[in-house]
Amino acid sequence: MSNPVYLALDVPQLDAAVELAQKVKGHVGGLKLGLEFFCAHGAHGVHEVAHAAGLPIFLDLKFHDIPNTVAGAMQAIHVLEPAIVTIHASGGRAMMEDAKAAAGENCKVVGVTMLTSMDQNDLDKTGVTGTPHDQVMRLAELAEASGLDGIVCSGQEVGAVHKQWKNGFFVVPGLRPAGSAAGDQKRVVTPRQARDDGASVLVVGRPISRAPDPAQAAREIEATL
Ligand SMILES: O=c1ccn([C@@H]2O[C@H](COP(=O)(O)O)[C@@H](O)[C@H]2O)c(=O)[nH]1
Repeated sequence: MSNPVYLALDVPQLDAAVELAQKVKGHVGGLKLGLEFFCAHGAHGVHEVAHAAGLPIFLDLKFHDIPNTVAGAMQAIHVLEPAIVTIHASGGRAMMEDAKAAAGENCKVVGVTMLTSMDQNDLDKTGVTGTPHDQVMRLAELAEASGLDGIVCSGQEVGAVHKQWKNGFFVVPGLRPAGSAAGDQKRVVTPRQARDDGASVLVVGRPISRAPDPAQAAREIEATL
């Protein structure tokens, strides 16, 4: 089985990102490039990292706009050949359908449900009713009906979603090895728990990128799986 861990390369400098990608090569299954990286380095930066590491690239750009705009953005990133791209499931059915239709042939499109940095209190303040579990299940159902490949959710919900959507592709961030600092993440589980509950991709950032020896930290996480 291939390594399900994707390292989130949330570092501001391109040379630091390339160096980190090369360090963890062979110890993670892919690399996730998000808003911080893409806003700083754009398509050029994605090419540099992809070339340096030779690993699948997950573009976590979390598109959220009207259907026509999101479809155009999806087309614009074909050239980067991402393995996975995120959009916000709360953008609605038409947006998700058009995004999937515009995505590259080998690109999985997954819908972000409820950010792992939010808890019940944060959800209440957005005016959405119900629990985080309710919100994730609601948006997972909509994402599946819209033809997406899967969703992004926390490890606290992935088991329930997996029961409803058997062949879905589930990306789980907010992962912390036992004893590591949660930081801004609020719905946290261990990589092992998320994997056991049905996660397809385990997104890990700071526990690897900020470790004194990132390759060792990645190996230690893989050993727990
Ligand atoms: O709900 C979400 C969606 C995306 N993320 C992203 O995952 C990583 C997590 O990084 P850590 O350092 O391991 O906390 C980061 O790039 C987020 O943008 C998420 O955390 N939660």
